[in-house]
Amino acid sequence: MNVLELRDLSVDYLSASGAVHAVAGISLDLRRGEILGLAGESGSGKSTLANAVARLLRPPAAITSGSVVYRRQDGSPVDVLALRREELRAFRWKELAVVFQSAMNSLNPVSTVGAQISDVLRVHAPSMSRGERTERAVELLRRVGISADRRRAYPHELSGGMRQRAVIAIALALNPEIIIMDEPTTALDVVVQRDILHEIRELRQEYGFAVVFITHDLSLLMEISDRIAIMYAGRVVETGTAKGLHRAPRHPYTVGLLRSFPRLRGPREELLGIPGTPPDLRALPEGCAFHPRCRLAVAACSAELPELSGDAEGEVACLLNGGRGVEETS
Ligand SMILES: Nc1ncnc2c1ncn2[C@@H]1O[C@H](COP(=O)(O)OP(=O)(O)OP(=O)(O)O)[C@@H](O)[C@H]1O
Repeated sequence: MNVLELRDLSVDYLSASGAVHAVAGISLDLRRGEILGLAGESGSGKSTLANAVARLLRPPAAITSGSVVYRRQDGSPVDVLALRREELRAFRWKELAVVFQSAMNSLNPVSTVGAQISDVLRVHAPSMSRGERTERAVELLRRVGISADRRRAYPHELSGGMRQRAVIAIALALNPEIIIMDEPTTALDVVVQRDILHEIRELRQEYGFAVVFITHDLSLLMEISDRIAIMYAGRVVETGTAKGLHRAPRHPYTVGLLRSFPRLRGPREELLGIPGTPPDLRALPEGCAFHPRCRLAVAACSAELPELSGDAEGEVACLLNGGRGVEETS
């Protein structure tokens, strides 16, 4: 069952030199309790998509089409884009929480981490007593690997990894159904980063929340995601299970991305990367936006925009690829 359904969602940044089509007609489902990885080069629209879903976009960004539907446990729909201010405040902590890249910036420097969790509970769960709030704060910090005595620590007294854990504890405070994590661990060293991500998987097992996890690092996503959506120039070009994408990527862009990053485990491979640069989002090329960089492109690719199609196992938006591996088509 889905917990979030995006349909034909588009976001533009309006500027004097024309509208930047950062998200261009994305339809995507988030299933209850899954970890969905969102990958794509810098500028492909990952953060814009996440911010649109969380209703955190600010001008000059504007949603120009589409819908975002959140499904409650009983399946009843909530039109996220129509939520009013007060409803949105409740929605953000209780149903959906966001963890951003910089833990330091999302923590209050003059308040202890324990107090910051208690604050969220005081505002959004007013029926809890002070004692219950402290108890819950200690429990949450413990769950993310911070000992009880550290609840009195200020953010600057904690290491980068601990700060990130504290931010995750705050996000978990009201037991949300969805957590959006936008490059939450990139500032951390690789070992700490992986530890935290594996803990998120465990926490997910326990609490049952779904995660949208954003990074440009596909090999990392493969490790922790159940499903992955690959974005290119504001569109989703492929979806699939982490295993499926790893074994048989279908979109030439996915193949390029997979070759662009060193694996976290196993032998190092040459970083082949993808030739060329992403297109100008103010003036996308005709047809498939990836065609100018695609070594497999044929004439039709510059004329026809491929639709994302497939089944529950995976979808791909490529004219050349009706389900076979890209390598087989070359
Ligand atoms: N305030 C803004 N005004 C104009 N264009 C913007 C603005 N913010 C983002 N963009 C553009 O929108 C596009 C998508 O940006 P976005 O940050 O969503 O991509 P991303 O995939 O999350 O990239 P990154 O991995 O670097 O965070 C980019 O081309 C970016 O330049």
